[in-house]
Amino acid sequence: MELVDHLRDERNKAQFDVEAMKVVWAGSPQELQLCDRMANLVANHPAFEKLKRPMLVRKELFKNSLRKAAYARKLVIDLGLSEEEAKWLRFYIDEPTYPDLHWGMFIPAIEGQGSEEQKEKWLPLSRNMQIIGCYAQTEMGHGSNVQGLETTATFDAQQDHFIIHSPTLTSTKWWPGGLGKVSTHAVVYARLIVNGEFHGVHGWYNYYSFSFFLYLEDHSPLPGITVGDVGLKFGNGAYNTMDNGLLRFHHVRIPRNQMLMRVSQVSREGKYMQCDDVPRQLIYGTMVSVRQTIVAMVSRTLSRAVCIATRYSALRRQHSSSSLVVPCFLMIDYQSQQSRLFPLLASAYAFKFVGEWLKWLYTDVKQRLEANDFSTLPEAHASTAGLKSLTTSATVDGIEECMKLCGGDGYLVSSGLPELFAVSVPACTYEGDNTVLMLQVARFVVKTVSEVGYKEPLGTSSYIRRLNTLLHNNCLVQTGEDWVKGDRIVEAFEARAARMAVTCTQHLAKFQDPEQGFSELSADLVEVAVAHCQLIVVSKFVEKLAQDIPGKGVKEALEVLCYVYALFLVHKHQGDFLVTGYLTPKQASLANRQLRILYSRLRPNAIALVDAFNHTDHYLSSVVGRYDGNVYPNLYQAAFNDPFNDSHVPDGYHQYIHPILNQTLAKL
Ligand SMILES: CCCCCCCCCC/C=C\CCCCCC(=O)SCCNC(=O)CCNC(=O)[C@H](O)C(C)(C)COP(=O)(O)OP(=O)(O)OC[C@H]1O[C@@H](n2cnc3c(N)ncnc32)[C@H](O)[C@@H]1OP(=O)(O)O
Ligand SMILES: Cc1cc2nc3c(=O)[nH]c(=O)nc-3n(C[C@H](O)[C@H](O)[C@H](O)COP(=O)(O)OP(=O)(O)OC[C@H]3O[C@@H](n4cnc5c(N)ncnc54)[C@H](O)[C@@H]3O)c2cc1C
Repeated sequence: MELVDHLRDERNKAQFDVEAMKVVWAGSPQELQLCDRMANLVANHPAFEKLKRPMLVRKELFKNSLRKAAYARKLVIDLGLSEEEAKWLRFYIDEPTYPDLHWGMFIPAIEGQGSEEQKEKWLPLSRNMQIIGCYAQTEMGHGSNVQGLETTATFDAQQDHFIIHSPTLTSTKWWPGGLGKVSTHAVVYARLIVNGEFHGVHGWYNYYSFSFFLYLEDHSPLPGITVGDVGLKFGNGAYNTMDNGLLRFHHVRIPRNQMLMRVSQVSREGKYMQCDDVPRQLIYGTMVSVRQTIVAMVSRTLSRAVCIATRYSALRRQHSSSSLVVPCFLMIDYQSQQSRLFPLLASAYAFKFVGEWLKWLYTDVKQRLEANDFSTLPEAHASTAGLKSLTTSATVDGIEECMKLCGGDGYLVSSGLPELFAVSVPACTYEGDNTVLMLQVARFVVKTVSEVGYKEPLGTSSYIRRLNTLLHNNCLVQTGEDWVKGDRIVEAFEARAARMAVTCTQHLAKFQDPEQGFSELSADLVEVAVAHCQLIVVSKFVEKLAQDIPGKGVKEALEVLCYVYALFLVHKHQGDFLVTGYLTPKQASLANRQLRILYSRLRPNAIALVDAFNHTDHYLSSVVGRYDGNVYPNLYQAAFNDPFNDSHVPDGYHQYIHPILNQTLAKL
């Protein structure tokens, strides 16, 4: 049967080379080839079917996810896949499961915080999955406030042991992924007590389950340990494939050498030693690593939602305002639809490029940390925390908007969007609540501003070096066209960020107690941090455009996306730009007018730009976002694929509907 491409006319409108754009999106020809291979491996393997997922009850759902993870592991071994290939394989399976935490947090925690000897011992076991680990930091009473963790690790010098204990209900470890049912091991964060003295929070390598001995059939916890799942989470399917767990210790003994000893150590004699030159913040290093990974991945999540909404918008017709009878307008041709959709399309590209840059920054920091150079850690912390916060919040809001952009059909599970939303929304909370993370960025920015004159701002804050110019020179834009110049746009974002930071720093200086000031001004400080992070994203997009980008029309299409992203933010936050005095109302309205012109330039490329994400139909799992655009027959069929339509007479019909129809309610 001949396949009909319902989006062919749209594809023919493209003004750039889609294959070349696919390479830009993937990062390199090699990355494109790798992702394509892994995506198709998953798409063509029946083990990874996922359409029935939302219909399964938790126990079936969980068993199903264990089966998929086991198949994935088998494929990795049978095909001899590299760690990078295995990572993409897991990504395209598209189901949160214990390996995410094992590979994403447990192993990095040992790598970053273990001594050489500890790494030699535990890493081979972990990488071969002879043990499965998780990252147990959060407690029932303490998530953001890591210093408040209550679990204790008391050194017993006589026996050369640590005693791990949960002294209160609120000290129960609460939320760690993979902890509830699967893991055999955990990196546990607890307060160190040596000779009755507290030494703050540290990490311990700990086993809490008999299943460490793989031959045991019984997966019961070790004596003194209570473990379980925290319970059903938001959205059927979605994150319920993960066993987020709870864990309590009752005076559990572990050998002294299971304390992760890179940052500090306790000797056989019970002497506590902070390792020379290694900052205490390194125990937070795993969070920096995962926040970077989240930013590297988030653009794919947003691109998926945008791809679905763009394809459906380019197919579905609505009535024009002049004729209520003849459906003529494609949804995508409504200005109002464009003004909601195109900034999200531009954001997906913007987040991709900033993610690439952050990966580079993190790789550099990691190498430095290995060589005991900790100078760039504060910058890495602020950038990973801020960008994780900015991009996940925008992505989750974006998915919700895409759902609405598809009208009623977006709300159907078969659109793929509700599940995508449910699985993504905890990203605003896990790995650091987004507001709490923005406050960390604000601390960094305010500190940088306060130190001007005696400490040179570096990296992402180097614009603060030009504080005088940024505070006093106002915007030079006179025409709409003036707004589509990279350096002008970056300068506008620099001026807004610098002015907001200086104002807040001055307000803070009026408080005698800086912490009280920080608390009272926290809402303003979050806005300062947002302005700083948006500047990073915009400037990295502009820097990307300065590179050599091959392919017919590719650079031009990216330029339009870059300006859409930036001018959309200028419009959305015009209050900031106006209040700081950098823009006049006239310049702000020129930005908005230019934005509309950019939407019309983006319009013919819209479908090609989402095709360049190279998503398979399996990954999208969306009837309305199908590549061939053959939506309506499939939407109709999907309704009948729902087991609810197996029978015309649902359970309960005879019992509860017949009495109403027959007026025999009294018998109920
Ligand atoms: C939208 C879809 C997305 C899809 C993405 C796909 C993703 C794929 C990968 C997914 C993988 C896994 C799934 C997710 C798993 C989630 C796991 C978790 O959630 S683990 C738990 C995470 N918990 C947190 O993040 C807690 C948040 N809280 C904190 O980080 C800190 O406590 C704090 C930053 C709030 C600091 O608290 P505070 O008490 O004020 O400060 P401290 O005294 O502790 O420290 C001050 C000092 O340290 C510096 N600092 C803080 N954090 C760090 C850090 N991480 N690295 C380096 N430095 C740090 C801080 O700047 C201060 O420095 P000064 O110089 O003194 O100013
Ligand atoms: C799906 C999921 C997976 C997770 N996986 C893991 C895991 O593998 N391992 C692990 O250890 N943890 C994990 N967590 C826990 C996660 O890291 C915490 O939920 C997160 O750090 C936030 O902490 P909290 O839940 O205690 O929120 P809270 O800190 O109680 O925050 C609640 C509210 O208070 C506000 N708030 C808190 N502190 C401040 C402040 N100082 N200033 C201003 N506002 C503030 C926040 O903005 C938020 O609005 C996971 C959580 C989820 C949802």
